Amino acid sequence: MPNSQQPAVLLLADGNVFHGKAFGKIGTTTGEICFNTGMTGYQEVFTDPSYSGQILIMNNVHVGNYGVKDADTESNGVKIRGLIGRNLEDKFSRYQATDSLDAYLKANDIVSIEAIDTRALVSHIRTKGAMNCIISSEISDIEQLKAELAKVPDMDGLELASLVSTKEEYEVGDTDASIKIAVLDFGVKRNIITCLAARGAYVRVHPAKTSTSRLKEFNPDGYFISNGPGDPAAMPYAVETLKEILKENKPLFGICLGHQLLALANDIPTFKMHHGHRGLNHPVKNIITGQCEITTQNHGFGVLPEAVRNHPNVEITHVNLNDNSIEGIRLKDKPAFSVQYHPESTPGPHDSRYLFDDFINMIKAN
Ligand SMILES: NC(=O)CC[C@H](N)C(=O)O
Repeated sequence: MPNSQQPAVLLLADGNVFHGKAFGKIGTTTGEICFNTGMTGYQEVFTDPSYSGQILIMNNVHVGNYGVKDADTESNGVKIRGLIGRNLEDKFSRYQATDSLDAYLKANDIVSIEAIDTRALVSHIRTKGAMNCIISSEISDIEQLKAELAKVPDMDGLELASLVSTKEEYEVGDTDASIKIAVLDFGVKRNIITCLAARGAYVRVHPAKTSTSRLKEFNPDGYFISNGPGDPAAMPYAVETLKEILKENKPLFGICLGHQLLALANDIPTFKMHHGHRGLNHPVKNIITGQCEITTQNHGFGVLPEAVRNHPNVEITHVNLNDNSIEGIRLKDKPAFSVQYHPESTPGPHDSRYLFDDFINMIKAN
């Protein structure tokens, strides 16, 4: 049963307080507040490692009504730090579902709050921007919550990728495959690996801080740079690795954090966005083909547009149709490209899956 009779409180860093009801684990949690505009796919979203350190508002008013099942995960557990909803449903209906959202959040130690006016809250975050917050179903004293919240570091400057990266190397796919791809794992979503292996690649996934020499030992035909949480500018170790492997002129593909790191490796700065893009309905224009894609997104940082536009060796391939932000780049002098959004799209539309084909074709052509 949910703890729905038990009160819970949400305090924002700007002092705003929202009262609701406890859901999931009873306790206290802190993180950066953000919102996702997707209407479905909540379990894939909650298990996406890129959300580490963040407390998520789901814009959809009903979350939990189709329960959870093991196969719908993007990693080994729930990665959001907390969940905020209007109606977080304990009762579920789906023949494949194995458990309720409440039981799942409890099993993953996720403190959550429901009965919140999420429309008012999201419109507040859209106006004021990203900020830290605290949810508690055990502390009701606002001054005490303020003191706890003051201890939470800003997402700006936070390195989180090495915390969610694999600790050990592992392989996926057919060992006899003609294509080998080395993945640098900064919190990779499971379906990205699946998309690569499904196209006939043998994939070795490496921990975030793997040395260039160890990566080269695998003798890959291409490199994949993964998504992941935290501030890309706080990852000089990864930027150095990228600069080194780019010298090999092998095909390289980056998604989200991987896109930001490819930009940084080419001296293009990243910046903290006002409130980021998260959802599965974000329109992006491929400016090479002129076509629009509806994309899955989850990012709070971006690459600096002026620096991309003024770069002699970097070309813009994709732009966001809502705010003109840079959604894709490619290098003019190397077979390397990246996108800010998530073409593996779990959850989301499959419009952008062609990028995995492009990567495999680039490897074959090389
Ligand atoms: N999905 C991702 O890889 C997120 C990248 C980065 N942590 C950001 O928030 O912008």
